[in-house]
Amino acid sequence: MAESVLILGAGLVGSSLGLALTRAGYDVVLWDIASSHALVAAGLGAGRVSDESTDDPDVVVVATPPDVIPELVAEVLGKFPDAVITDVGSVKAPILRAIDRLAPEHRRYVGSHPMAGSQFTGPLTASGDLFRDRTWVVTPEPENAPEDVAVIERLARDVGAKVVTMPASEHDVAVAQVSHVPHLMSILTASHLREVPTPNLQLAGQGIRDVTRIAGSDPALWRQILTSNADAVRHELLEVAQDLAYLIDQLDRPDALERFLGMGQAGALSLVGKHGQDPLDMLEVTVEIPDEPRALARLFTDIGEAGFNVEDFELNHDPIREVGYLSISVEREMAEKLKTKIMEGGWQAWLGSRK
Ligand SMILES: NC(=O)c1ccc[n+]([C@@H]2O[C@H](COP(=O)([O-])OP(=O)(O)OC[C@H]3O[C@@H](n4cnc5c(N)ncnc54)[C@H](O)[C@@H]3O)[C@@H](O)[C@H]2O)c1
Ligand SMILES: O=C(O)C(=O)C[C@]1(C(=O)O)C=C[C@@H](O)C=C1
Repeated sequence: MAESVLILGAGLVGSSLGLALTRAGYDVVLWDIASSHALVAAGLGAGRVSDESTDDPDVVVVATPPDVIPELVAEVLGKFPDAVITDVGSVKAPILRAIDRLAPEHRRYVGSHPMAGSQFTGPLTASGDLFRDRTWVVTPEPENAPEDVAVIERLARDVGAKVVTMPASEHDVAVAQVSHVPHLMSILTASHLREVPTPNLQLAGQGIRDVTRIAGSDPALWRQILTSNADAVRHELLEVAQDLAYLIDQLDRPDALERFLGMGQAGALSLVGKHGQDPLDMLEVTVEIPDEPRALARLFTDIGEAGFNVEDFELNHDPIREVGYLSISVEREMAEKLKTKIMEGGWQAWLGSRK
């Protein structure tokens, strides 16, 4: 018999999980306070709609907005005495504290959080590939049985995610840094656009769209996320406020400004590598691309024929020298070999980003 999973909340994350688990061979049952969401998700292939009376899940995943997660976890702990319970909420310690109050015996609850989503909500925006190659954080407590933790870790791996285990409080600090404050930076940029006259908005290119994508997210959901992680978010925001004040002062000091911009570039490069992969495991090989017809296609053919898998790449252009630079991210131990192979093909290449 396939392992059966009950998903409470068939929105973006719940329906995506339903699609991915169904594909992985799980028997998925869906329930949502908005019955149309469960119906739509089921119609997309994310599982079947729960009729409540016959539910007997091995695992329950609570995928609702954070404010209602504790009460639902407490309810299913009582209702399904043999099931392992998890949730996908974007904060972990406040949820755990609330569950502690509502259901003091909660050994079968193992918190978790997939670091994958989008600015959209609801089942129609779900994707069965949402969790592929993304990090899924599991936040076990000492009282959890190791076999229950293993059930949730396996579920995350079965949908293609890479599991990272850490205590709930450390998780909340980390997501303030890599998710919650970046979200607010996007909101700041986007809300500032209200001051921009409409004719000027017509000049908007890709840059502003890249920076503001996540500002389109549901304000009610993010209000819940941010208020429950307010201390950690405030701490990071105060540091950003100091940086902003410093930046304003440096605008007439070109050298200091360039150093500051370099710090931003270094920060962005610290994220290289696939989602969930340690950036230290990746290295860039940069290749100069002459301004010749089909040069780039020829380079990719050479790389492919040499048997290398390109994990990620970035193309930059030097308008003065009229050459391009292709920076290829590969696993650290492959980098030297790739560089040698590329150079054997007559290309100029070096380790690291652009000269
Ligand atoms: N959106 C993201 O990028 C993202 C990523 C990772 C984790 N999360 C977390 O996942 C959870 C769900 O977020 P989402 O983006 O899928 O939101 P969503 O709005 O798309 O889905 C939430 C679903 O929960 C349902 N719901 C609300 N109250 C309910 C209740 N009491 N009982 C049953 N169903 C109820 C809603 O009807 C909706 O279908 C949140 O806790 C969020 O913090 C979100
Ligand atoms: O990619 C996005 O749209 C997201 O914002 C997803 C994102 C993130 O910050 O990475 C947002 C909140 C979740 O808790 C987890 C993932």
